[in-house]
Amino acid sequence: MKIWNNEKAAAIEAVIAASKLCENVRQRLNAGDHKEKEDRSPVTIADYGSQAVILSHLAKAFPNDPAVAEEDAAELTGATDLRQRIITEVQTIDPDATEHSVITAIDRGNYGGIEGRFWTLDPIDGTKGFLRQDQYAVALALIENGEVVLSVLGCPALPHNLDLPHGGAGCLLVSQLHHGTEIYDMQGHMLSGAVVDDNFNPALSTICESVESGHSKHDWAAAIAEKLGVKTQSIRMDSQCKYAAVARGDASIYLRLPTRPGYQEKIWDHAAGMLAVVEAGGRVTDMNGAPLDFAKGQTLSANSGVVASNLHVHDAVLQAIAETKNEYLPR
Ligand SMILES: Nc1ncnc2c1ncn2[C@@H]1O[C@H](COP(=O)(O)O)[C@@H](OP(=O)(O)O)[C@H]1O
Ligand SMILES: [Mg+2]
Ligand SMILES: [Mg+2]
Ligand SMILES: [Mg+2]
Repeated sequence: MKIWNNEKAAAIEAVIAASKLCENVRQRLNAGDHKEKEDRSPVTIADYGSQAVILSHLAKAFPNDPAVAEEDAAELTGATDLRQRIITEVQTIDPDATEHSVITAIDRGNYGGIEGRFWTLDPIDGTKGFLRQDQYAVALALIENGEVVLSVLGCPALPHNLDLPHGGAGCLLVSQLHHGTEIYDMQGHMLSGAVVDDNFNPALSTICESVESGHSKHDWAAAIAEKLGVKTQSIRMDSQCKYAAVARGDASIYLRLPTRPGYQEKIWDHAAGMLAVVEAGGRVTDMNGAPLDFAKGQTLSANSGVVASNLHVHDAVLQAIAETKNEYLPR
């Protein structure tokens, strides 16, 4: 069976370095550290800084590998102050960084992403959560011929135990296709394997969903919970940390239900999280039960919505979705 140990080592190092930058920025976040992109979504100096750190790291280790990453340096045209702050943050991680090296690294992320082997990166997933001082993730994955084969999902602010929100914080979920998911601390030491929970009773499931009602339909999730007989409140959490919660056995189900017709999920919002859950023994499909298709380019254009679970309760969730679809599917 193929292994990607060189890629794994480089990806872990890169995500740890970028997570440091993100935490540095988060701990003294101020108003000038973010702006609105053309699509009106927020982006911060840490999103750009994280992308620069990771893509320059990968460029050194694997110069021929293209990358599909969320951020685009073109959005920084004219934003002189923001650019300078990004460079300053990257220099705290890599003192040799220059304006040219930072912009070049960010722009390495603009591959269209269909053929062969490429990386996909969300330098900060859950930017809205990051700005609220809630959860966020640094999500990096390697795709070969449409298949996610390796991933490092950095969750720098995720408590080790969700019941103790102020306990030790930060972990990485590291996965390789057919080789499982491992949990590392933010210093790069392996802590344990990750396994989904062993709950077979849909009614006893903990469900997690997005904080943002514009990203996942909350009233539909509530209707599904009721069908399943779930009595407890769902956990609302930003970013791919929801996949981490399922992979670690903190939750049995992650629901992401479309809020508007035609929205196509981005590959960088799901590649790392999906592999983390599948390699921890879980299952990930779209809301109709189809596997997520990473061979379509930058978006999951063949899919709609996402369901991740511990495997055992998956079919019950798909059935509850099918039974509530007529009432809740946006059209
Ligand atoms: N209408 C929509 N439906 C689903 N996801 C959306 C969306 N608009 C934006 N998103 C994505 O939702 C991600 C955050 O997920 P969550 O809500 O689970 O924290 C965003 O990632 P970024 O924060 O990286 O931009 C963004 O790509
Ligand atoms: Mg994202
Ligand atoms: Mg992002
Ligand atoms: Mg974004």
